[in-house]
Amino acid sequence: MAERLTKDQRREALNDLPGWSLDPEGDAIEKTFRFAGFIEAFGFMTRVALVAEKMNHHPDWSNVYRTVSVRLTTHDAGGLTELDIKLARAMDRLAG
Ligand SMILES: C[C@H](O)[C@H](O)[C@H]1CNC2=NC(N)=NC(=O)C2=N1
Repeated sequence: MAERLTKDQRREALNDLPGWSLDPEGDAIEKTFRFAGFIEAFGFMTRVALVAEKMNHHPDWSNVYRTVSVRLTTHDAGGLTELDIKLARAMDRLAG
C-alpha cells in the first residue's frame, strides 16, 4: 500500500503542481478547473475517469456547469500519497 507523504514531501510535490493547494489538515490536495463550457468540463472528467480507473485511484470531485472541483486523497492510507500526486499531474496534463 502507498505510504503517506511526509510534510517535506508534501511541500516539495506542491511546488511542482501549480493551482493545487493543501487542505487545512494536510490530508488532501484540491484544485478547481474551469473550462470553456459544460462539454469541455465533462470531456475532461471522462478522460480523467479512464486514467483513474487504470490507476485504481479515484478523485473526489464535483461538476457545476463548466467548473470541476477536485480533491485528491488516498482513502486507504488516510492521507496524501504519491498516487495523489501522480493523478494530479495526469489531470493537469488532460486539462491542457
Ligand atoms: C480496493 C481498491 O484498491 C481501493 O478501494 C482503491 C480504489 N480507489 C481509491 N481511490 C482513492 N482516492 N483512494 C483510495 O484509497 C482508493 N482505493
